[in-house]
Amino acid sequence: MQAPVMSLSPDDGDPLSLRPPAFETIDELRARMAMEQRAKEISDRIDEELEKARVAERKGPKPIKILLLGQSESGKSTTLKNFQLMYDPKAFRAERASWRAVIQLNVVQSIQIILDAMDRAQKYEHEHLSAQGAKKGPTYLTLDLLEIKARLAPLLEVENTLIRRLTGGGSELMPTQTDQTSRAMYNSSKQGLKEIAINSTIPWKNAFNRLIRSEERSSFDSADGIDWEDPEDPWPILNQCMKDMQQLWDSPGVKQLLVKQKIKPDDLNGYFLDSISRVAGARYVPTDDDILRARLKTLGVSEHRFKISTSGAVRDWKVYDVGGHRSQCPAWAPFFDDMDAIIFLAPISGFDQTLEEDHRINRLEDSIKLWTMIVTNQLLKNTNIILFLNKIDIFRTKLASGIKFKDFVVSYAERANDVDTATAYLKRKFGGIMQEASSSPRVFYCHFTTVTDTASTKYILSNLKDMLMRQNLVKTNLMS
Ligand SMILES: Nc1nc2c(ncn2[C@@H]2O[C@H](COP(=O)(O)OP(=O)(O)OP(=O)(O)O)[C@@H](O)[C@H]2O)c(=O)[nH]1
Ligand SMILES: [Mg+2]
Repeated sequence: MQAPVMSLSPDDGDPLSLRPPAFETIDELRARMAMEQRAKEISDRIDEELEKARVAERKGPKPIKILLLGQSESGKSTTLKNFQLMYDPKAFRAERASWRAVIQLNVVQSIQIILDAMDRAQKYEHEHLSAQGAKKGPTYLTLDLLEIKARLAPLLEVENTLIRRLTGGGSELMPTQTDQTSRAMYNSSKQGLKEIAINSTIPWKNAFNRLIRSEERSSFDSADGIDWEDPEDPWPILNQCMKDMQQLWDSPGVKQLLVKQKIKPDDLNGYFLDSISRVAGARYVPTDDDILRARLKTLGVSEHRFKISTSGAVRDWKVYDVGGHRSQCPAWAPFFDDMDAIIFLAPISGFDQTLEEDHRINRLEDSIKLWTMIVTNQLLKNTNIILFLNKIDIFRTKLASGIKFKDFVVSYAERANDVDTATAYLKRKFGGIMQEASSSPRVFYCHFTTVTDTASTKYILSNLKDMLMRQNLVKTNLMS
């Protein structure tokens, strides 16, 4: 006679400690004991392998470690993506499906910023005009634009769906702004935008693996990891809204409105808005460049491992990416110890912007403060510090458009408002702070970078790799 089957419900306490069934035949007892024996053997084998790996790690040369530092949006994660593209392209490309969702969200949120600006203008004009009793229609907002705005209403739902999927699911995971320990957070300060951040201590794919369903599905494109028949993919709605989004972005009225409301091009992801027909087109697969442009705020610190070879020697590398939001800075210090190099990113294009987390603080001034903090830190006095004066492309465009550097940097005085003079000034400023902070001469490594440009960044990172490998070799030889 078969014994009654016991089923474990989730409420039965620890589901991992399987209690023997209350009624068990001899055969069942033998089968269970054999199964337990097999499970123990597997577990022992795993322990052995782990121990072997630990011993091998202790015996082998120490990995080369790099820490990426800088304020939020300085380009740390983008620099990390360059590392991944250079030294682990397979893994980088396997994440395309996840980045595709981030890009869709970047597009929808940029459009949402425009729609919110239109809302504000509508309200203002309504109140203003009705106060005067005027019957005139809105000035910036033509009837055409208002119709487009109404047709784009479904994007709000797309935004919510994408946020829910990217942050891992149900509403119980919907984080609060202040909950730094949660896996994600929203920042509602950026023009009302619910910017999401994924906690880097959660392996990156875990946040997105719901997007990758089953490799057996016929619709699954294994090269890109995109499930083309995923019913939750917002692609059909984006495609349906494509022309309206394009018209909105191209409209001179909207451009004037953005200027009037002081919404800067940096607040919108113009790169994707300029490519809307591609991004919202059929079977859109992000290019490497698209992935580098995708914006996802980092929370916490994440470690990324690479195997990198130079002249036949293969070494383990660890690159650490941190969140640059002010609330995240206390998490940096424990990583200062034992780093071979720090890449410090200062986004110089931020000279006319303020911090998202505190609108009283100028972004460039904040970068200079952080830089001072890093170069004066005693734990880092022997660490290579490499400065990336980043976003030089945006810096160039801003100066060319007539924005005056001296209006934001008083000490720049009457120097010429051109890129060469301004960048030379910045290099001297940052270099001077480092020399002043050092009791003995210290090499000042400084590059003007656009880390979204893979070709120039590859060149810089590969020189950095050679330098660190050489230094490491000398150190190892001296010690042996
Ligand atoms: N145009 C331009 N955009 C850049 C450059 N570097 C980074 N970006 C963009 O700036 C945005 C922010 O870059 P991230 O690398 O996410 O910044 P981060 O320092 O990791 O920011 P946190 O995670 O918030 O600390 C992304 O959309 C990037 O594509 C650059 O040199 N030029
Ligand atoms: Mg980041």
